[in-house]
Amino acid sequence: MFYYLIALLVIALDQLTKWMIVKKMEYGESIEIIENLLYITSHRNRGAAWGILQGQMWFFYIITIAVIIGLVYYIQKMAKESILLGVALGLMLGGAIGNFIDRVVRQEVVDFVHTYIFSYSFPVFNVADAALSIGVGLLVIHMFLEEKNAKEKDNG
Ligand SMILES: CCC[C@@H]1OC(=O)[C@@H](C)C[C@H](C)CCCCC(=O)CCC[C@@H](CC)/C=C\C=C(/COC)CC[C@@H](O)[C@@H](O)C[C@H](O)CNC1=O
Repeated sequence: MFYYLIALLVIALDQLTKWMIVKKMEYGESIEIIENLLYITSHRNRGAAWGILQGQMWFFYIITIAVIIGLVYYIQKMAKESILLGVALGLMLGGAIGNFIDRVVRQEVVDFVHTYIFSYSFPVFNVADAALSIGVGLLVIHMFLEEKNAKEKDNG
């Protein structure tokens, strides 16, 4: 299905970028892209977002496998209904698998996108995180739209 193609593209882009960072950059090295805004910094994370639960790999395997099973189930079941939902699920599936590969192969996740938002150094992330976050965002938008349509139907 088309939505698995989105997941595959995310995984390919995620693994390609991570491979380049590992091959081309020293750990901790940083390249300025846009001063005080965007840097490429070679970073590793043994935890989840914001480095929580460092090293709890089995917990991450279990959670990620549950997330992947849930996403595949919903893609099979719901995605015919809505393209937005299918794209959101596909992005999240690709992101989850991308980080899962890192956790299994490297026991840590490679991160490199380093942004300063209002001079706050946002946690360094990667393509998989971006796909997951965008997917979560699209899912929320889809739910709001569903809610709105349902209300309009009720009002007749
Ligand atoms: C994005 C989910 C994190 C990703 O979850 C995954 O893999 C999933 C599939 C498996 C996890 C074990 C379970 C999810 C925990 C949920 C969570 O954590 C709350 C997330 C909130 C999120 C909104 C959705 C905000 C934003 C985060 C960040 C910025 O993202 C653009 C910071 C990323 C940096 O801390 C970076 O070092 C993280 C590192 O790459 C490992 N990544 C993960 O664990």
